[in-house]
Amino acid sequence: MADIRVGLIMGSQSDWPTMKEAATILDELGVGYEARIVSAHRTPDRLWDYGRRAVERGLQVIIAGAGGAAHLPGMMASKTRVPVIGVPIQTRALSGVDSLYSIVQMPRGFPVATMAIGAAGAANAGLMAAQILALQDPVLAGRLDDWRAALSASIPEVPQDD
Ligand SMILES: Nc1c(C(=O)O)ncn1[C@@H]1O[C@H](COP(=O)(O)O)[C@@H](O)[C@H]1O
Repeated sequence: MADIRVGLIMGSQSDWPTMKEAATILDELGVGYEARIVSAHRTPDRLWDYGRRAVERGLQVIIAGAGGAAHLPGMMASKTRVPVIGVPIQTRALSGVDSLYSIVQMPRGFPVATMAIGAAGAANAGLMAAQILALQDPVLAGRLDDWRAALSASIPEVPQDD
């Protein structure tokens, strides 16, 4: 099994259907990850411990998904210098704009690389994590080049009727 290089964390079990999109991309590209539920609000000690140990455990990127008052990505970024990619989960009350605004407006000094709301954002988070790791990993870089070429090739030049 591949070494765990990516921490895929989320505020709740209810975020998993969205965050699975990131997991699927990492699986496709052969990037080792662990998926964990960590909440700044509900499990603050777990968050603190995860952030404190992220570097020594060899994590190179953390993908953090949360919805609503989405403080998890920013709090994780405050606790570790491992780059944090934030995924705003789509919410029913405010369509995920609440999540986006909670994640994206970090104060100077503690950035979170914020993706789009929802499933596409989660998939892009997986790709972004892989692209960061590929800077130091030629095998992964080759897989990413192939993945991108296959996606481009699948886009028709002319619109199709159903
Ligand atoms: N935003 C956060 C945090 C956090 O930021 O620490 N912890 C849980 N949550 C979010 O609460 C939403 C509802 O959670 P439940 O479905 O468990 O009630 C989820 O989208 C989760 O990410």
